[in-house]
Amino acid sequence: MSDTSMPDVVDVEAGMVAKSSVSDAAFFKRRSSSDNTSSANNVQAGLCILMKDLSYHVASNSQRGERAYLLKGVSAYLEPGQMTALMGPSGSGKTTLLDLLAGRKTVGKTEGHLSFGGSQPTKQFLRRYTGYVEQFDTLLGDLTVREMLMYTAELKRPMEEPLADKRREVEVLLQRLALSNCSDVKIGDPMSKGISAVQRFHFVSLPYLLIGIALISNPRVLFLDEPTSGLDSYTANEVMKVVRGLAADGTTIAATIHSPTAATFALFDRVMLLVRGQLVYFGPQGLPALQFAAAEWPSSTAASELLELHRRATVQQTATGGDGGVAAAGRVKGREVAVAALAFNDAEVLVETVTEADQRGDAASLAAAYDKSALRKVSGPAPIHQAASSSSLPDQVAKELATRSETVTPWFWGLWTLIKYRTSHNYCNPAWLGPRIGDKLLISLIILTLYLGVGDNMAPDNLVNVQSSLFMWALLPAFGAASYVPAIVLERRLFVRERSDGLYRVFTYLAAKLVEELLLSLIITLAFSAYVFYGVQLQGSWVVFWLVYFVDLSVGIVLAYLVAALSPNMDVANAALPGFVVTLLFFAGQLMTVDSIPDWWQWYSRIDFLRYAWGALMLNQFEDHNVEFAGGKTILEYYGLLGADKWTYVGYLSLFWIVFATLALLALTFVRHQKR
Ligand SMILES: Nc1ncnc2c1ncn2[C@@H]1O[C@H](COP(=O)(O)OP(=O)(O)OP(=O)(O)O)[C@@H](O)[C@H]1O
Repeated sequence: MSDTSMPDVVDVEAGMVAKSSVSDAAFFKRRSSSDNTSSANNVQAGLCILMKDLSYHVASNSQRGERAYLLKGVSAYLEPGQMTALMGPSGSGKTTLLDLLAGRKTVGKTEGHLSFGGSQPTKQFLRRYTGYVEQFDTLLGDLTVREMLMYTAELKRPMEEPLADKRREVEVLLQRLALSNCSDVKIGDPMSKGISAVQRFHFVSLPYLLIGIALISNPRVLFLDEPTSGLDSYTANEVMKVVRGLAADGTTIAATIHSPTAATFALFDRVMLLVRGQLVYFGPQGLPALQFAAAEWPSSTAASELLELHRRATVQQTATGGDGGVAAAGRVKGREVAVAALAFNDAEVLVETVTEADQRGDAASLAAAYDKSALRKVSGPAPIHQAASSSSLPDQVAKELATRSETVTPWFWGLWTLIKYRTSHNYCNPAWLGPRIGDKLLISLIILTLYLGVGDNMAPDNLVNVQSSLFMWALLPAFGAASYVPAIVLERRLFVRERSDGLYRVFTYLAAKLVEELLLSLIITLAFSAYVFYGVQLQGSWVVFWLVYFVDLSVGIVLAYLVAALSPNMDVANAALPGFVVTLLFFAGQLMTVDSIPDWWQWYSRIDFLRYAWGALMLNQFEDHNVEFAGGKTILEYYGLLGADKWTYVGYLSLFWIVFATLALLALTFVRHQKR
């Protein structure tokens, strides 16, 4: 590596190294104040992004022990106010490069030099201050388009900014992105696309909303991964025109794009053409790209032919005073007319040419041709690097680049915002409430009607019934925990995207989920435990009966979160959770008394939270009615509970909550099921 001020290897896991590249000066462009397209948002000035010999490699999944280089020695730059297309055959490394630039890579090693505005950005900067539009629909289906933008604005814009200002920014974005007509349409999800407005939104306006979400914090840099994928050519062009407008405002923009129409391709300023992770062309789009292809790539007949058509069209245009290349091409005679119409898509010709070369195994020679070319000398990063060497960064930008804090807003604001937008909708959603209330309602009614009025009957033959009902009461929350698993597993993609965008910390997310669940659990456990306790005429204190139920349910919830965070998908979680709970049944002391459990299994009995939940309920019921049960032993003696204290058992139960919640937090933070 030429720049000795830079570390040779940047470990992506550890985040971008914050050490400033001393010799790299800032390159920073302010928008002109007279620019009348800038009235939309307070669009921030873009930053120049410089890549020098950038390589990225991961452990190969095809050859053990080998490293797979997904990017090799890429040198280029992205300028403020310009829109750069990342193109190349499928698998050429376009998304990898975009992910790398946006700090989204979670595995692998990066070598070489990458700077934003002349400084190495922290990973936190990339999350907080760059916008990233992914291909996937990672939205909250219960929110409307406007609410989704407000939700993101409240998490991504400074807490101190008045709500009215955030609202105004959202309204500006809605207008600018042509979302005003559907601003109150619920986003929905693939299952609810049947509703016509939602369906229309998904087909037409979804890409605009994804862009809007990335723009809500006025990022200096916008990355878009296949923003037009799945769109018809008209909509694709309209979307890219909006993006073009952002570039005109000074934002630095890079987008991966597969096969743009000629009109869409013409909106870009530059092209980075990748083949097998190597740069084979970096320069202006259009004629210069074709000229380069025709001159430097030996087998690029299509580029030569197209170039000839361009030449003839230009000649004819000049002769007839025509007003456009495409119109002129239409005037080319005979068979050439049809060829011209097809071939005038420069993007297609370029990508097809390199794809064919790649398939012939010529990728390396294309890269070598570019490396040796005159274009590489004038278009490579060196000139702009030098041009920028005397400027310095404004304080605000320097501060942003060096940021170490993961989020713009503090955790308590994140917690409040998640509750405000998500919990308020969930509490009104029968599909969300149903699985959380239904099973508990059903089982509590069964216990009530099955054991009605037998709780005060201390006859030996009734004691079995009563202790069994208490066992079922303790068991239900553990089995019912399955209904809390989807909240984590099905939301994983959204969680990963929002975390990558710097919306909140893992702790904030988990805390919001727990507040949401525990508040509802508090209400339903109070109601259900009251009619069961008094209906069955159980003994002891209702408060203890309720508290055990509530804490037991809370333990079930955090256990479900832990299992969900560890499981790669719903199938694994659905098998793992009930499987684990069944093992607990054997050691809770009811199916087999604790004294009878073999010594080598005693440890498992001690870490079985059901033992403490059921034990506390038994102590509450029988400590004042410790009657004879079997084999000359009292009921508490028989079940090994004599001398135990119900409050100590409730305390142990609470400890399980703390342990499972901590483990769930660690699993959500460190277990990555989506490697990038
Ligand atoms: N661990 C690995 N070992 C070997 N090859 C890998 C590994 N991980 C990813 N790859 C390959 O790296 C290439 C880069 O993928 P990337 O998604 O960046 O390409 P792309 O140009 O964006 O493709 P597309 O246009 O299909 O989205 C792919 O061919 C992928 O198969």
